[in-house]
Amino acid sequence: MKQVDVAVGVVKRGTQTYVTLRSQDKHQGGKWEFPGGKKEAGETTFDALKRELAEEIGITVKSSEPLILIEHDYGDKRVSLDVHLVESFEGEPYGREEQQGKWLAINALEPEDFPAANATIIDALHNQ
Ligand SMILES: Nc1nc2c([nH]c(=O)n2[C@@H]2O[C@H](COP(=O)(O)OP(=O)(O)OP(=O)(O)O)[C@@H](O)[C@H]2O)c(=O)[nH]1
Ligand SMILES: [Mg+2]
Repeated sequence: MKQVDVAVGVVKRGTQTYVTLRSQDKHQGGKWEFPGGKKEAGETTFDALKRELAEEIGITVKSSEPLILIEHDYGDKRVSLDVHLVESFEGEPYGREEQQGKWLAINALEPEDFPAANATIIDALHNQ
């Protein structure tokens, strides 16, 4: 089965986080997500996070801290999500690939709006 290593960024400002809508044609399309993407060969999670958040939401990540590592099996695909908190960044996030994006209150995140693996991320954020 397909197995992918993914760097995921919870971009945080105060009590809010920036989420984007996955396009319909992608794996888990139509769900909201934290920006991020697949690690390339030889990349650290931080390298991948910097590259993906620049590509997807146009920000420059200055530093990040690990939040949680999640292994999830979707049946058609297995993902390993290395989730980092990003509180230090430059620029104002926007959907640079034409995708919708918005700031949401962390305490109002609804797991059912996100891919199944994200329930654990949302729990971790609520228990911080
Ligand atoms: N970015 C991101 N991916 C997630 C989250 N939760 C989750 O299960 N995933 C899964 O992680 C996998 C890889 O993420 P991705 O599709 O963003 O990777 P990418 O940006 O490199 O995609 P691309 O190859 O379509 O450009 C997908 O199968 C996606 O469903 C999340 O919160 N954010
Ligand atoms: Mg992505």
